[in-house]
Amino acid sequence: MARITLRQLLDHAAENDYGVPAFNINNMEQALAIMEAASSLDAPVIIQASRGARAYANDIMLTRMMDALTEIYPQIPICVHLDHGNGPATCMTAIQAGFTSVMMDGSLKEDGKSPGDWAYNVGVTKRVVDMAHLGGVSVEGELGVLGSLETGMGDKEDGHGAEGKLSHDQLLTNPQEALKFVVETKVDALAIAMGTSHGAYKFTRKPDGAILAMHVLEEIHRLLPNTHLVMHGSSSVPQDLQDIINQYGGQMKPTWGVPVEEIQRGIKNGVRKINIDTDNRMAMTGQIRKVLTEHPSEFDPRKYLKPAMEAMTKLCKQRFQEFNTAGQASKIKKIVPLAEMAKLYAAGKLDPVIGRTAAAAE
Ligand SMILES: O=C(CO)COP(=O)(O)O
Ligand SMILES: O=C[C@H](O)COP(=O)(O)O
Ligand SMILES: [Zn+2]
Ligand SMILES: [Zn+2]
Repeated sequence: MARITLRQLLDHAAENDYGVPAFNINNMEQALAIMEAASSLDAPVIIQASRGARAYANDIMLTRMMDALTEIYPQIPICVHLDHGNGPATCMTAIQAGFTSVMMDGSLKEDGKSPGDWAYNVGVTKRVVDMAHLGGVSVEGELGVLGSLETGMGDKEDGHGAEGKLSHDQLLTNPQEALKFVVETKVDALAIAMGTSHGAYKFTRKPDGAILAMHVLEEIHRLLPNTHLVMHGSSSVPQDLQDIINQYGGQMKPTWGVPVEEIQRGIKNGVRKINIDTDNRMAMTGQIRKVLTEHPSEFDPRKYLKPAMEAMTKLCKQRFQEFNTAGQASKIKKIVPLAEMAKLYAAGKLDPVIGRTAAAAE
């Protein structure tokens, strides 16, 4: 099976009421761990690489790895997605490298720190959509700035994200603006801000509606029932993974992530792509710490990377099951090639459908 576009995959997910986790990779171990989980559960998958991942691993390494994965796991549709592209150039080089989908994150300016205003975000996103769709490639946009509703601080934990204090207006996507944004840009998927942030330190307590604004998501879905929504910062930061890390010499402070049941509620409300990186980082790190603590004389990387991969596979399998992605891969009978997707876009057949369809109104 070839690489699938985000658009085709999320259309299938919407038709069949499931969500697709988008797992980040930086290396072979993470890629293989994800695919082991996907193939054992017959789940299609989104594998995404950030700008940081591209700098770390090199585009050639990443794309050859993706080729290898489609060859090793021919039965699994794999969407290769750019996470948080910061400008048209970053998106275009990803497309050249073979990504079937890009995120143009115009919620922040090119520096990845300053919030972008409406005109900037719409302008830059539309520009990327116009170019990407000519080649049949999908585009995810973002409206609203990721950050904490508890502190008002932007999302800087992993080195990118807004700097300084943000207002509630910036931290919560405005539903009416979301509708306008989708109409004007024609994005295939929309990431929204609702109180999640990247990294392990999202919430200081189990989140309720005051700090994880699911009602905003539900309102956006009501206005845009046919738009695929994306939840960023959706690691659950499981307590058992925090415990393993701390038991073996780590120093993670107490914290809360996004509860899986809230993501499941999101999936019932149009969320089709769920971004997860931190949980997998924690799963791997816990095992690496454990092996090196229990066997301090060990220095063969395979001795700690293998259990690290197994822990990551276990986490990915859980999410495929929880999001109902399991069992869906074999239901996708034909991958639509990029050239055909390009024709569909050109004919206006994939334009946003606004308003309630008969099916959605039921
Ligand atoms: O949103 C993400 C990648 O874009 C990852 O979120 P987490 O840090 O919660 O895993
Ligand atoms: O923010 C998104 C992902 O967690 C990727 O993080 P990164 O930019 O450190 O690679
Ligand atoms: Zn991030
Ligand atoms: Zn993100």
